[in-house]
Amino acid sequence: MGAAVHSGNRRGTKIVVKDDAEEKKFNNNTKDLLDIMAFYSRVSGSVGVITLQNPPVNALSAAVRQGIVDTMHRALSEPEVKSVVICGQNGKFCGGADIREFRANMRGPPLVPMIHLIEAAEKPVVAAIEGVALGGGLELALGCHYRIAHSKARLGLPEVTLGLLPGAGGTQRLPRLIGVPAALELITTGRHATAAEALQLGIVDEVTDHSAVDAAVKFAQSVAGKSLDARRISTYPCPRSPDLAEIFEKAMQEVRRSARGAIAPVTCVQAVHASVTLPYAKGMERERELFSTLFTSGQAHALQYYFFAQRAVSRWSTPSGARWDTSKPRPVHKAAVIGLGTMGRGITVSLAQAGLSVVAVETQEKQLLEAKQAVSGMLERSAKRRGAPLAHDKIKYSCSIQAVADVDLVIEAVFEDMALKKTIFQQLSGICKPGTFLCTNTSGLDIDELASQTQSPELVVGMHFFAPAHVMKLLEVVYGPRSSPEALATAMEMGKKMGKVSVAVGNCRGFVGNRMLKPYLEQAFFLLEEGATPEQVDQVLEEFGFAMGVFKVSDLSGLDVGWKVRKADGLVVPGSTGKSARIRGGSRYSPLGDLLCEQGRFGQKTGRGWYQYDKPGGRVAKPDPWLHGFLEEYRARHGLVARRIDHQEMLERCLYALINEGFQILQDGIAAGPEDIDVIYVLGYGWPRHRGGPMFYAGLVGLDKVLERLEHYHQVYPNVSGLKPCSLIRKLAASSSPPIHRWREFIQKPRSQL
Ligand SMILES: CCCCCC/C=C/CC(=O)SCCNC(=O)CCNC(=O)[C@H](O)C(C)(C)COP(=O)(O)OP(=O)(O)OC[C@H]1O[C@@H](n2cnc3c(N)ncnc32)[C@H](O)[C@@H]1OP(=O)(O)O
Repeated sequence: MGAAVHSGNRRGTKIVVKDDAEEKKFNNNTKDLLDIMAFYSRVSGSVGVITLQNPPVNALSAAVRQGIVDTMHRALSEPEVKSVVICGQNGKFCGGADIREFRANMRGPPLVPMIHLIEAAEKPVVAAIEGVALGGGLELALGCHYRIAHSKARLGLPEVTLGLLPGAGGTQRLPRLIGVPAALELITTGRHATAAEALQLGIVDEVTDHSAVDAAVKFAQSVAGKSLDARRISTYPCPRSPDLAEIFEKAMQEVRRSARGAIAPVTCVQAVHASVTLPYAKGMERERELFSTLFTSGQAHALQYYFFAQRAVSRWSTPSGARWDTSKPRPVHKAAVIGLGTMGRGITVSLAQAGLSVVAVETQEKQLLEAKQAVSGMLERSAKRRGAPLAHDKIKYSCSIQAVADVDLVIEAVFEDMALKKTIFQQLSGICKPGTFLCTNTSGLDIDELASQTQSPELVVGMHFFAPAHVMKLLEVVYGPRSSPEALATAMEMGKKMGKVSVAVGNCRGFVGNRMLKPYLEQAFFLLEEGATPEQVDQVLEEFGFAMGVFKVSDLSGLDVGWKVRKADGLVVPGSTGKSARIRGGSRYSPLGDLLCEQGRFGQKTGRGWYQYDKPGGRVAKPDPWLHGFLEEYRARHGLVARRIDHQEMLERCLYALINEGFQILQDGIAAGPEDIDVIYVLGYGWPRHRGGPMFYAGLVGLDKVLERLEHYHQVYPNVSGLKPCSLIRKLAASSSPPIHRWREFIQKPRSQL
């Protein structure tokens, strides 16, 4: 590197021309570095290098944008500089606009003119893309005249996942560069492309396995002085082809089908359409217009909240003060799965794919063989889909529970039967080497009761997977009152290794997800009693954005699952008549689910449930006249008069009962914060992401409004405890409904022994 001159300014920019020795001295001066957002250096005398510096992902904050503008002017004004390279520190080009700034007053130079400044430059500007170039980061790179990427880099325009569109020229430049179909696909899905794909599509000019910055500097030297006329993407003609109308129509149909009410994907298609119908400058105006509509929408707010919520849940804490940053996970190399039904098989696949050695145990030879075949098939399909190596050899199958003696962690995944699980935990406690973590995949049974069967209750935690376990991203990690912080930290870390989003929750019936499901389901049943059909309730929930309505989900997961639990709880009273048939423990109870099970209607698997299917195992739900007749007869038998229930009431009763339970869970300290609940509902229960999660949604609707409706419904149905507003929502509403990030301040800390 060349000779050094340091100079700085007060706006978050450091402009430096330096040599290697000086660089070392300079880098040691961390205080000096703190306010540097774009670092300027000159390499080999003639290449100006601008390095974005905003850890962890070099997001384009106001200071970074200011830094880029300042350093670009500097590079353009220095006669010795013949070309420019833009890169990011720590091997990351740029993660896009700083999402945290979206909810604050936007300051600093706007992105669009900044990118225009780069594109209009008379000296070639080369983007050196390492790590990621996402969102505004890729838009910045598209403003450069050349792009060199490292082979491991990922590029994309994920704005749609934040409820936005690429608003810094992405919707106008990308189609001009790579054509409409490819641009539409990338922009409407927000997916990341690999460097190899980006090269194939024409997004980047070169891919290197070595330093992209070194390659870019070399490249910049080679193009110095060359004409840039053909390198400014905004000057490329509007993309044209005879089938464009059809392409847009198909794209619009596809996003409408899959978006489930999300507006950003639809708006993205409209913005790309402008690149075809309008000249660049007008297209940019249209992009800005559409961007502004999205930017202020509740959906964008919800999706951006969710982005941070999903990251916040890894910073777990428990009521007793155990925390993610003070609890160390123990390494796990070998794990075991007990019980190879649907859940056990999925868990085995997840563990093997995470690189662990797995002992998979099933009691009967026949079931073991069946499971082995199923797991092999799942591994093969998954390896093909992910382009990853097969993980067959990671798994050892055994009919003997003794085979788990030397593993570091066991996940029990047998039937939801407390007696059976207790026996297994007693056995495991005697068989496993000291220190083995004993985990259960129960979806709601008492972790503490299981822990009490073992000699080391501190090693017991719940790992509640969601079906299909090798696909679903959510893992509820359940700590009992005696689980050690180390056990919790290890299970959380294991989830991460398996590619899951792990959420730590306290021990209670149903934990967070299934506990909230109960009052929601209950309302759905009551609505049927009062005159609704399963189709009407499901339609309302699907219009809200759920992937499936509650009755379709019930048919899919099997009505018998809940029936068994209710039977174990003594709630099912076959043949009961009169008033008592619909009351349990003084509260309203609907036996509808039990009555269907008594008829052998278990849902999809039996071809009949709340809907009918063309055969057992059929997937397409059709309204069932038998069910409608059954409901009429049921209402008549119980003296219930069917009424027309409007959409609003159906939605409010189902959702607000669920939300109310969420507040109760916060109040009880079972979830540490609303983010935990929201992530569980989005990832595990099909809650529409663009509505942020149930707790965020409650805040968006207004806590006073939710409270008022709960009070109203509880007045109408005083014997439905799920509708009685819990004290936390009352407290929050009485405190002028603080924003969601302040709710924790209003939760009284419950005591825990953990
Ligand atoms: C009128 C015209 C106006 C024009 C406006 C132009 C608009 C442009 C829109 C955008 O650019 S929107 C942003 C687009 N970018 C993204 O969506 C990328 C988001 N980030 C990621 O996908 C990932 O973070 C990553 C970059 C792939 C890195 O993943 P990794 O797993 O390595 O780390 P994380 O845990 O996800 O993140 C680490 C840390 O960084 C925070 N963070 C990440 N990206 C951003 C960002 N763009 N802005 C602010 N903060 C970001 C993340 O939140 C983590 O911190 P936390 O404290 O743990 O939450």
